[in-house]
Amino acid sequence: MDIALRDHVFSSLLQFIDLFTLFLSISIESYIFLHKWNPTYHLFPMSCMLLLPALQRLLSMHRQVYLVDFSCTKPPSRFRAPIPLLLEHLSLMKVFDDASVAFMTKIITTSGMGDETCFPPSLHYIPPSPTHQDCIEEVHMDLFPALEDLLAKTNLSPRDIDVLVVNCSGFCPSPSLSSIVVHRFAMRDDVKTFTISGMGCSAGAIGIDVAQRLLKVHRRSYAVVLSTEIMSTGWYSGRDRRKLLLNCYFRMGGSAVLLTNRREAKGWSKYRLVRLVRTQRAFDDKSYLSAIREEDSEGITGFSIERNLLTVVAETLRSNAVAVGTSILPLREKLRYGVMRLCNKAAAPDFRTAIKHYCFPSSGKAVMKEIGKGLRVGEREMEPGLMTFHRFGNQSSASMWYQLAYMEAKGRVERGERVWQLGMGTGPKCNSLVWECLRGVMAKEAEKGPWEDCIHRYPVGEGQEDL
Ligand SMILES: CC(C)(COP(=O)(O)OP(=O)(O)OC[C@H]1O[C@@H](n2cnc3c(N)ncnc32)[C@H](O)[C@@H]1OP(=O)(O)O)[C@@H](O)C(=O)NCCC(=O)NCCSC(=O)CC(=O)O
Repeated sequence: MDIALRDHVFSSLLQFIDLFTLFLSISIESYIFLHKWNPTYHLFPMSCMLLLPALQRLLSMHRQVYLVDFSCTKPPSRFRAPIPLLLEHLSLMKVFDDASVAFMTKIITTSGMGDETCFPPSLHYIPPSPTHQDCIEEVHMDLFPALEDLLAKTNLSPRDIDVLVVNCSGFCPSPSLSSIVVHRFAMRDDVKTFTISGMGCSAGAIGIDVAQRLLKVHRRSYAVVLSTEIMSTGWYSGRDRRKLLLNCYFRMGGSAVLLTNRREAKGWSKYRLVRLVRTQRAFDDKSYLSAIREEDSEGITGFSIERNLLTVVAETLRSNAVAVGTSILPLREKLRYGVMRLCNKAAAPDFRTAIKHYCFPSSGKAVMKEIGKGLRVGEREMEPGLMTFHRFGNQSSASMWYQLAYMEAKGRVERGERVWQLGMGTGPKCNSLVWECLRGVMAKEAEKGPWEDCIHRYPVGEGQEDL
């Protein structure tokens, strides 16, 4: 049976057992009460109710996937691209006409990006002429520091890793990105490796899906998921405005996440995977063509973002949010939303009744605010996404981990609280991860990471002076 179907059947069964036990207990209680039986008989339904959660926990224990820890690369500050310098750089590059520079200037200055985002070395040259070797070096700079930090934090050796998944949408070298990592870290000869390419900014969640499926069939294993985007290969030097947008948003970054299915890891892991929902609309022509890599009229390759992207985002997000809401929201909120829908009053349920923290796609202020509005969340829920974009730009599939690191650095994520990481990207796809925090992050841990030297300056934004 397909794993997703098996999971669905399993959770439906648990829900059915829940309802059945509740119904049985109420019936027995009523019967005992109406027939005035001995009060000790009340113990039976009561113990059923008490034993149920323990039974459920026992049934699902061997299926849990834990997120032990994660790390994000902090690009070296020598690669910074402060906005005034960047704008000058764009005109000095001599590859863009004045109209293209003016367009990128407008997009960058209104995007909500700050002065500390980083470009890879190849793009600091005038004119940029990224070679294959430049891209390989960028992979090293984005992924190696994150994985080194993760292994150091978790006291694991590279030889402890059983599964390795690497996400990078735009750069697909041979030997593969996962081979590059195995080579650098001298991993075992039986490590199961996967490289995900062409799957866009939502591939961070796809990588987690691949890893968690493998963890369902390989007992007592450790899986590492690495995510990055290589800018050297994605840079566009033409005049097509639809392709210039990515030059404006994408910046250096990379993340490493350690997952395991070892039961004992529950004691020291940070999160437990509660739900993973993937949806896509590649079946629909309009959606499929809304974000696509292609050549322009002059034969220069770039990634086009069409004007209908926001509509497509809304449609893709809707199907994904419905699936997440169905499985996560409390019955009370589902009922309230159902009634509001009947009265044509609410566009979305209140996800805050089930999920406290949110990581949104780092697509610039305009798109992030639309997504926040669509999900009916407030400024505080959008803050990690907006601030990550301000400090680091769009790092594609890695962005969601910088956002989680932001919340941890702020000391916001407490034990028992849930985090929703939402990835959206080409395909088009919308993928959601819902995590439950197993332990609050210690102050010492929170001080480290990509935000260590700047968290005190955030949030910044409208009404406040930018950095
Ligand atoms: C382009 C936007 C800033 C437009 O925002 P707004 O609608 O608020 O602003 P606006 O309408 O005033 O538009 C500002 C200027 O941009 C122009 N404009 C808007 N959309 C455009 C498009 N798709 N192509 C070319 N130009 C465009 C407008 O005509 C206007 O120019 P003028 O002022 O001259 O009239 C926004 O939609 C945006 O940020 N989109 C990109 C989102 C993104 O990066 N997603 C990441 C996907 S990455 C991805 O998908 C990759 C992957 O997964 O692999």
